[in-house]
Amino acid sequence: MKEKPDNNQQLTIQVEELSKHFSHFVAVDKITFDVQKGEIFGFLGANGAGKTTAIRMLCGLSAPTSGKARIAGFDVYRQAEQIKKNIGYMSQKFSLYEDLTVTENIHFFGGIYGLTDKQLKSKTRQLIGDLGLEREAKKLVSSLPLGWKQKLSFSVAILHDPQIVFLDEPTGGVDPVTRRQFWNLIYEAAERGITVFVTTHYMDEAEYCKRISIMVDGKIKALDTPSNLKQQFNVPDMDAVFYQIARGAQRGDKNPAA
Ligand SMILES: Nc1ncnc2c1ncn2[C@@H]1O[C@H](COP(=O)(O)OP(=O)(O)OP(=O)(O)O)[C@@H](O)[C@H]1O
Repeated sequence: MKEKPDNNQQLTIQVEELSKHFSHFVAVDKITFDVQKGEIFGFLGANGAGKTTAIRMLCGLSAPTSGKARIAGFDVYRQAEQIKKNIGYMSQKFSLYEDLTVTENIHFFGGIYGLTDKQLKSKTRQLIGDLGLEREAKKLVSSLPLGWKQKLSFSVAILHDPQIVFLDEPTGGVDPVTRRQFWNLIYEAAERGITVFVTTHYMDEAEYCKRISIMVDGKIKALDTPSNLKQQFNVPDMDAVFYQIARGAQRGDKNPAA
């Protein structure tokens, strides 16, 4: 029998006391949070805090040691395959093929996602038009500037209209203007109802999120809107909030935002 997602449609991510141990080392320590449909949720933390380990569990790539999580309504222990079909994923090392053209990349990933030829054709036309890549459509991805590769990579990650897209440091290495343009794409996706779960080391980007959590040494130490956090810590910006929370971190290097 096909497993059905649960009825709580508005919460696309539900996490309760989720943990991951590697032998005796507790990489993720009983994290609890929910994310609403269409919300942009920032998942921050110092180096080694446990963000990637947590994301791998949420994407159905790694079984938790304990706790509960439902992603797009599916259980992380029993329904990992359904989770993978209902999410998109983009990391800093985006998965585009450098030796294929822009169009070939879109066709390749669309094929993996199971789009029909008709869907592929219209999606390709729409995506290239939206990104203004008409003149680059037949060029190899290797010839594109980094910022364009990131935008293309994001668009490909949501080609199949997933319920949630996970972005693991998606804007590393690009200038603030290009990052701002990238965030316009994120806002558009969220407006279409896609939940955006994003990790970043850039504190200006933390301000763009509706809510953020800050993880330290495997635990979530703060979770709220950027403005509430600034008020709570009585500081002018997210840099200062992050520093206050992460300065006592035992893992990673001594500069928490590095
Ligand atoms: N497979 C593993 N075996 C043992 N320890 C691991 C494993 N994967 C991660 N860790 C440890 O778990 C901790 C959390 O790592 P993780 O990569 O999740 O952190 P992160 O917050 O994503 O950090 P960064 O921002 O540096 O990528 C680190 O101390 C790391 O060394």
